Amino acid sequence: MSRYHAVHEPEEKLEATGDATSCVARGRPPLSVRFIASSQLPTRWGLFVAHSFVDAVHKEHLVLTLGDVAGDEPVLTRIHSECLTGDALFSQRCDCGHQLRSALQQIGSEGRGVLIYLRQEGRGIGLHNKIRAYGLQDCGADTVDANLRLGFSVDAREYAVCGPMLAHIGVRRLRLMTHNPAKTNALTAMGFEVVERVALPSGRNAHNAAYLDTKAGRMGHVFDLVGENAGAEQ
Ligand SMILES: Nc1nc2c(ncn2[C@@H]2O[C@H](COP(=O)(O)OP(=O)(O)OP(=O)(O)O)[C@@H](O)[C@H]2O)c(=O)[nH]1
Ligand SMILES: [Zn+2]
Repeated sequence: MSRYHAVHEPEEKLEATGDATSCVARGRPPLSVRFIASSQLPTRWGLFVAHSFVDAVHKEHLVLTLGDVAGDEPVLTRIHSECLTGDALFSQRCDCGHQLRSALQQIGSEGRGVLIYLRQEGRGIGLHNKIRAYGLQDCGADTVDANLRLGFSVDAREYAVCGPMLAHIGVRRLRLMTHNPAKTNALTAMGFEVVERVALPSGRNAHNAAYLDTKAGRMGHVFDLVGENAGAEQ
């Protein structure tokens, strides 16, 4: 059972409850995420509702919902980290753009679901550093060593902001579209119930195959469900 309580007043500061004490105990201020506004967002896969939030470090995140997602019925959910090159510029270096479209398409075909768009470009190191990392990969490094050579961790993301945002829309049980166990583990640790991991085709192609293999081989990503590497792009 999630420790977060849903609130729906606009501009309402969504405080993490329950683990706030443990946050303070760990020397970290309680996480706060502020709901700002919502609107309709028509897409080719359905008429979503966009809910905007800002976190304690002023990052603006967006949650898209389709249908009535509140309640105990598990919700098809995608936690998607921002990737400008993949999501908006059709890069074939990664699987993000293909995954974003596939996730929205799957939610649209079910008529109910959530996409959380987290402003975590470059696995949390930002766009400039991701391009620097790509430059190192152009010279033979893999995506793990490139981050390390730049002085970053392999993956600088954390998912705590998802807690208050999911609570805001009344989601407690999820069917999560991911290959990344870190996402499932983070949601479970926050008290959410991930009842199922759902395959998300990654659009494997000649340009991202090594990247996908490194994620599987060195980052613990799990590509074991039928269809996860399907949808290969030519
Ligand atoms: N630093 C860095 N970030 C990358 C690289 N390629 C993609 N990214 C970023 O990685 C994030 C997406 O992470 P992925 O590993 O593709 O997928 P995931 O979200 O961890 O896992 P899934 O839920 O299975 O998609 C986005 O923020 C991308 O900008 C890279 O080579 N280096
Ligand atoms: Zn990407």
